[in-house]
Amino acid sequence: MSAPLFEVRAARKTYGQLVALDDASFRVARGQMLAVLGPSGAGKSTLFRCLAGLAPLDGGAALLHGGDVAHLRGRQRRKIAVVFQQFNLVNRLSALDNVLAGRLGHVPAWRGWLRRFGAEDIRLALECLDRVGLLAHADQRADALSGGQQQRVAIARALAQQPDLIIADEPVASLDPHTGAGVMALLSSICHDGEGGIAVICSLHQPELARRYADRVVGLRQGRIVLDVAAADCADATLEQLYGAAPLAPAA
Ligand SMILES: Nc1ncnc2c1ncn2[C@@H]1O[C@H](COP(=O)(O)OP(=O)(O)OP(=O)(O)O)[C@@H](O)[C@H]1O
Repeated sequence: MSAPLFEVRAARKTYGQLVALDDASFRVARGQMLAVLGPSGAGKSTLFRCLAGLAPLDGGAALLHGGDVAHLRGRQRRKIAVVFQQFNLVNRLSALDNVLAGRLGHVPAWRGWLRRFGAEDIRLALECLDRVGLLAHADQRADALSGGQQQRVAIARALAQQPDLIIADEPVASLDPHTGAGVMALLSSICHDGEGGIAVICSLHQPELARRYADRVVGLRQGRIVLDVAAADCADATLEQLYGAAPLAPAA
């Protein structure tokens, strides 16, 4: 059997005595959107920081195409793109320049430092802006865009990396419900519209968005995966258990 696009295998992360991630395992297939749900303190951000390479796991591994992401360097590392809750754009730069930042690592370092991107990189960045519906705003400063537009620029920057996997940590937490649903629809279409089989892993505090846009739902509670189901099978009662006091058996 071929390796899944992405796999988290027995991931463990501790902060002193606190076990924030405990034997967490799940898989994500090409073209699949996986939502990670769980109450505050369940370990979602910890998981995403580790998957994004911002913190090391203390045990287990995250594997991209079967290779440990902890060992990825350069271009291979850029096969995982990250979208943050707070967008993380450079305010004084234009939307286009922010998207071009996704090409850093694809061009020689000196070109990146001087912000001298080639015509091909600029064409790709414009295509990515077009993909998120913001081509007309290419020259606009990031801080002159609305929150929803800024998150779309951040997604365009992620696409400019030409990733296999996009990790989005609470990408709609700073947006109003309507704008947030638009961003989720965009992430879902990137996953599902046959654009080279990108997978998306996205943490959310809104189960209804997970059920509407994701293919699978993984539930974390106290650092353990207690739910791993098709989004269509994620019943209200199951979600109540995930967020409530009743115990859930660890997912098989
Ligand atoms: N840097 C840290 N040092 C010590 N403990 C931490 C650190 N970061 C997180 N924790 C603890 O790890 C546990 C998991 O936190 P985490 O932020 O991953 O949860 P979360 O599911 O993302 O919560 P939220 O939904 O509120 O953002 C919590 O008990 C938290 O207090």
